[in-house]
Amino acid sequence: MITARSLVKDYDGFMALKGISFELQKGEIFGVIGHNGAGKTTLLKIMAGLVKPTSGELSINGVDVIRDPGTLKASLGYLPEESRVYETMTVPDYLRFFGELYGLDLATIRSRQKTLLTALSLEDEGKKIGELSKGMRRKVAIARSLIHDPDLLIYDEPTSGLDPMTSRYISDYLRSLRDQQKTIVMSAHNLFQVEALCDHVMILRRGEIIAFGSMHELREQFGSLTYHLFFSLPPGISLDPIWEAVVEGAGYMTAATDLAAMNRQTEVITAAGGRVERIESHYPSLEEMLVKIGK
Ligand SMILES: Nc1ncnc2c1ncn2[C@@H]1O[C@H](COP(=O)(O)OP(=O)(O)OP(=O)(O)O)[C@@H](O)[C@H]1O
Repeated sequence: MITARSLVKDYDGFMALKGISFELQKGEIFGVIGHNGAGKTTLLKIMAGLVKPTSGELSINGVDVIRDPGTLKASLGYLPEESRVYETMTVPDYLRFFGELYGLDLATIRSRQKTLLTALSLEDEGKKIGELSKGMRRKVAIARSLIHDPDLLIYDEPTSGLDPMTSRYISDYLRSLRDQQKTIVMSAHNLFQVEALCDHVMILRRGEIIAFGSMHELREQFGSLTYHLFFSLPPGISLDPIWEAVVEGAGYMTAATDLAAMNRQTEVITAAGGRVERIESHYPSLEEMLVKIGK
C-alpha cells in the first residue's frame, strides 16, 4: 500500500532524512519512533503530502504523493503534533465545517458527526472547543481527521501530554480503527504504547532507519531473552559477591542470559541450601532495545 524509496529531506544543508526506504501493508498500525530531532515529523509530513522531499519516491495506494499530493487528500486523515482547533466553535459545528471543506453533503456530515461524537465520547459537549480539556481537544482533532472517513491516518504523537486514561482510550480507539481496515502511521515517544499497539515499528536516528520490523523481529534482531531466577536462602547465608543478586521481596532475584547459566546458578543456590522459587522469561522492552541500539 505504501512504498517509500530513498526519501531525502535537506533543510538548507541540514539532512533531516538521509535516504529512507520501506514498505507498509494496508490495515496495520505502524509506529515511527526515535529521539527528538530524529526526523519523525518530517517523514510523517512527507507521507501526508505536506512537505516535499528533496529526492526520493513515495507511492501510497498507487498515487505518486510527491508529484500529486492533492489526490491523496480524500483518503488521508492527518493529525499534526499540535493541532490548532477553532476555539470559539462547538464540536459539532467544527466537524461540520471540516465536512463541508471536504465537500461532503449535509446528511453524510450529520451521520459521520454522530458516529464520531459517540465513538470518541464527545457527544455531551455543548461547550466551545476553547473551554474543553487538553484530552478532549485532542479527541476533537482526531474526530476532525476522520470526518471524511479516510483509509489512511497519519498521526503525529496522538497521545502526547495526555493522562493515562485518555491515552489508553485513544489507543483502544486506534485499535478499533485498525479493525475497520484503516492503516495508521503514528509517531510516539511513549514506547510502551507503541509496543502494545503497533504491528510494525521503525526506529529512526538522525534521519536514518536503524531498525524496522514487527516487535517480534526487532526482539530477534536486537534483544535477547533473559531468565530471572527468584530464590530464597537459609538465614545467615549470602551468595554475594558471587553474583549480582538483588533483594526481591523476602528473597533474591538474579538474571541468566542462557539455560546453561541458569542451571549453574540453580546448582549454586541449591548447594548453599537455598531454593529456586520461580523462573520468569524476560523479553527486552522496546525502551531497552532503543537504549541499546541508540548507543
Ligand atoms: N522547517 C525546517 N527547517 C529546518 N530544519 C528543520 C525544519 N523542520 C525540521 N527541521 C530539523 O530536522 C530535524 C528533524 O526534525 P523533526 O521535527 O522531523 O524531528 P522529530 O523526530 O519529529 O523530533 P521530535 O521528537 O522532537 O518531534 C531536526 O533537527 C529539526 O530541527
